[in-house]
Amino acid sequence: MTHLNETTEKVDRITLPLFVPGDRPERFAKAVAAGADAVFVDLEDAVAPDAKEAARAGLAEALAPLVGAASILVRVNASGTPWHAADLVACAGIAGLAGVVLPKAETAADCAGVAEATGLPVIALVESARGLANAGEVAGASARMAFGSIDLAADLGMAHEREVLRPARFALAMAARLAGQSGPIDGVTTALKDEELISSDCRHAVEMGFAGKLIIHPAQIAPARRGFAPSQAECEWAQRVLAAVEGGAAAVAVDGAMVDAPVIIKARQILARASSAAG
Ligand SMILES: CC(C)(COP(=O)(O)OP(=O)(O)OC[C@H]1O[C@@H](n2cnc3c(N)ncnc32)[C@H](O)[C@@H]1OP(=O)(O)O)[C@@H](O)C(=O)NCCC(=O)NCCSC(=O)C[C@H](O)C(=O)O
Ligand SMILES: [Mg+2]
Repeated sequence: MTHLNETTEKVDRITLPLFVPGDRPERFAKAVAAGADAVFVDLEDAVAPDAKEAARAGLAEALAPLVGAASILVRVNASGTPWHAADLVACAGIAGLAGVVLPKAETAADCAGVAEATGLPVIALVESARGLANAGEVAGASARMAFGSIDLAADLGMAHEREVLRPARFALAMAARLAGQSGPIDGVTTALKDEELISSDCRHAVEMGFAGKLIIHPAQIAPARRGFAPSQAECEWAQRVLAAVEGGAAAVAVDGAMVDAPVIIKARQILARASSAAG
């Protein structure tokens, strides 16, 4: 139980996990060394159907030297696929794994099945109309949620675009909050090296209540980190707010605007993000 609590705490804190395809073991150590705070080894969409068995078979040996050095999770194939059950058995056999990422998570039963079979915390990737409609029950049965924005856009026949997907992000943030989870992990920016876009997507994620982002290339880590860190101006504002209420006043004015209890919470959140960005 203590072990499960520790690994659940690790999963709570994940901010920028880097995906690496499960059939590219020569890249696993690079992924660990890249500076992400977790590595998601993918057995799902980054691995072609005819390569899945071999990828799974080689996983335990390839990960053995790395699991102590980093938080490593495996994204298994979805419930109902021919590979799902064997993926879970493989995960259960990898000592030190920090968790399992379940794609196309759609029900509490999907998540509970993975947790029971592996004994590991489950990150539920919500990426279908059904998963989004059931976000509350999925959150209740998982340790954390992540947003599969590309699959969701495809499932709904919508553009993979910020404004189009705003209601989905809102629904996920609500579900995570109601389940007492950390903020969800946002979806992928497909442009591998567009630093400005990656930072700006992360700022949008923060605005929508997200606490992390799925990363797919080492070059995305630094701009993503910058995007999640509050600006100097935000930090200075937060410090002015906290200084203004130090004497215990409930409502004061700062920079000509009202500050009361929820504004103080916001100021503390900004400083907490600054301190986690500073490491
Ligand atoms: C997208 C990639 C296939 C690009 O690979 P490549 O063209 O080889 O990139 P580079 O030539 O720029 O590589 C430069 C060096 O960086 C290393 N590298 C690249 N990517 C990774 C990585 N992910 N992990 C570790 N190391 C990486 C290369 O080895 C090069 O190193 P060196 O030779 O020493 O210079 C590739 O980036 C990739 O496979 N990315 C991950 C893809 C993946 O896993 N996708 C699944 C997750 S996406 C998702 O979750 C979507 C969600 O489900 C949804 O529906 O929204
Ligand atoms: Mg997907």
